[in-house]
Amino acid sequence: MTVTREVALGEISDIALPGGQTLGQADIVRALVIDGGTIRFVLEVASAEAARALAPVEEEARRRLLALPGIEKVQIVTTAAAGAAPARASGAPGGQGEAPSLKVGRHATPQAGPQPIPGVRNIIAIGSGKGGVGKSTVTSNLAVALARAGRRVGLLDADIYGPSQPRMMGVSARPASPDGQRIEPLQAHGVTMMSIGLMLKEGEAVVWRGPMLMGAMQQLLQQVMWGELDVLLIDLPPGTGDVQLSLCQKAAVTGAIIVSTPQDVALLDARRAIDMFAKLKTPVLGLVENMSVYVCPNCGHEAHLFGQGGVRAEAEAMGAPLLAEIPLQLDVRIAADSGRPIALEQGAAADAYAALARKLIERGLA
Ligand SMILES: Nc1ncnc2c1ncn2[C@@H]1O[C@H](COP(=O)(O)OP(=O)(O)OP(=O)(O)O)[C@@H](O)[C@H]1O
Repeated sequence: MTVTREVALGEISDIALPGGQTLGQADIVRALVIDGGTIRFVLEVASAEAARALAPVEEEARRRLLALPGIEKVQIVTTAAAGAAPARASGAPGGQGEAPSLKVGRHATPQAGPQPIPGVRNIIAIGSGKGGVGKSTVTSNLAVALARAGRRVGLLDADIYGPSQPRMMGVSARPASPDGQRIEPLQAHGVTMMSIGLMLKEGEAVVWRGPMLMGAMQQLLQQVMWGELDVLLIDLPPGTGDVQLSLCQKAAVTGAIIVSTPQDVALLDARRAIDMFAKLKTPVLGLVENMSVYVCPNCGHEAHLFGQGGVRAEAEAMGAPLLAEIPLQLDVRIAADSGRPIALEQGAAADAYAALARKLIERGLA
């Protein structure tokens, strides 16, 4: 049996709540998603107190869902509505100074449309249709390549479902907040950076629904002391979801870069991402083909593991430039895992990133 959303919801809907209703009757389950063997959802309640009273309900829901075939993990976040921070999803940032009041998952405050970030000249969103195509790797390397070219670069890791920039950039410190309001970003390899992952406790999984994502994005854009930057790169989650929507509604995004492998399935998803940015009236600045060609380190033989020419053809079809072709190399992965992006070194991948950085600088985008 495949576990669908409906099956999962049906499984938990008759769990009794403290007030006498069932989970289904109270209609408090939000954003239930099934991602492989993981089920995630939000329980939305009126107050932190009500959230605490739901602990046995969560336990029962988890027990029932884990009994479903193929389900290995259940992540439940209980949130208090009406502007309150999530009852059990908020991070407790430390570092020096007072803890920042950036309560991740806070609702957005009203604002009049996309806002510039003071001191930041360009905002470039890096997106992909599909996960795992190397979007975060491309973002960290591009940031480093731009910094090497003398630009003032910021990197915001907004991949709320899998923030990987702290690992890729080799930082783990919690950001400080001298006044308890604004947040001091971190510095790594000449890049000013902030990650939603640095605001969460290690290993903590968070599920947010639309309004909370909006709030979190708004805070990361406006409460972090980005300073004077030529460009702020934003590492988006894969796909076409609420973060992309929030970002383009909250910030005056200069444009988006879409990362794809040459493989058909990744390209199909990339097309969806391109359509989404078009709908959000955010210009697509170009495409980056990642994992383009594999060069055997022993014999020099070139192999196109994920196909050839696909991203170039797609870029031509949509009239957007193909900005870079990044080779598939073991040392790209090793460098990413070690916290020192390959763009800091010499070689084919570093050259490709330096050329990409130059293109953006020449176009006045960074
Ligand atoms: N050009 C490359 N050569 C070798 N390995 C690569 C290359 N690009 C990315 N990788 C590796 O592929 C894996 C996935 O990359 P990455 O996390 O950047 O993808 P992503 O698109 O950001 O994924 P997601 O958004 O789903 O987290 C990582 O282990 C990374 O080191």
